Amino acid sequence: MTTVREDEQPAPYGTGAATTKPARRVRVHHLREMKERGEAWPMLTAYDMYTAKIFDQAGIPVLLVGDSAANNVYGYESSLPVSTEEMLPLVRAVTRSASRALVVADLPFGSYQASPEQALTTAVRMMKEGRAHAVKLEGGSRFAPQVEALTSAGIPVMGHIGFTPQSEHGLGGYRVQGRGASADALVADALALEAAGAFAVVLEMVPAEVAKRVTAELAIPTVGIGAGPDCDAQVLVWQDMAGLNQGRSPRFVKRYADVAGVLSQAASEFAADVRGGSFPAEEHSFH
Ligand SMILES: Nc1nc(=O)c2c([nH]1)NC[C@@H]1CN(c3ccc(C(=O)N[C@@H](CCC(=O)O)C(=O)O)cc3)CN21
Ligand SMILES: CC(C)C(=O)C(=O)O
Ligand SMILES: [Mg+2]
Repeated sequence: MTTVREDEQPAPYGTGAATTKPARRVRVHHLREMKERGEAWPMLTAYDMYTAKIFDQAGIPVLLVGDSAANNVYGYESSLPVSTEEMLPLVRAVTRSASRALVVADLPFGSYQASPEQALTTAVRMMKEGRAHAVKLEGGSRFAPQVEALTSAGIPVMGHIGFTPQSEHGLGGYRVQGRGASADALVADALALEAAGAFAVVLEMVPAEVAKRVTAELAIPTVGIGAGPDCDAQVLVWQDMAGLNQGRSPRFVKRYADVAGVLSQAASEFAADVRGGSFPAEEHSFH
């Protein structure tokens, strides 16, 4: 039996041609180095094998198994209901499938807020059972003890501030955060996460000017979603980016494809072929 070692697989970046150059795993220090060089980087969510492979090979350096799986995989109305048990198989599928990307697992609502101990228990499961390379949690300076507990245990942590969907009800809906006088608090939260050891911080629905200020004040990368062009990185939910989600999109979404249209067309043609008797044809049959 021939086994292909991870470091012998073709590099997903560049020409796509097979190469002897090892495809090295993206590490958190690479992300900070990209910030230092002023190179913006993309991040996408992924929840399964095909998307993980496709995005990995397209050169997306960081894949997020978001708790947005709640509404984009499981069909819940928000991200609040999803559990660690529901997240783990998705995390495992993505880490099994991405040979280059750094895979970040979102900690679901209720799985880390109670204490640093609870956060560590959940994060360890994401690393051991999900084989994640890092975890992400929502919240600012109040969650610095959680971030410290995880980083002390050797688990890289991505922060997430601004509009934090798990606090939708506390924040009073889907609203831009950090406008006016609350900008200083947002900057303080970002600095507290960096001081606690976070390797990056997501800024969601934050005025572009405030995100620019946070990005300038932090040594670690900022990852924007509805946070303007001056963040070090940008993230989108893949079903929004690829047009699988046909619902009303938030303002920060740009659609790069019409996957819903492609799939709908394919399913309609298949149905018509079956109904009309033109599928399966001779070439699809065994004798
Ligand atoms: N498909 C999908 N995309 C996401 O970006 C996403 C999820 N799901 N699920 C988890 C959270 C929820 N997020 C959301 C969801 C909705 C809005 C939204 O409706 N925004 C409006 C209102 C903004 C305002 O009132 O100021 C917008 O137009 O941007 C924003 C973020 C981001 N995350
Ligand atoms: C939108 C991103 C940042 C996220 O947290 C998620 O997909 O769950
Ligand atoms: Mg999330």
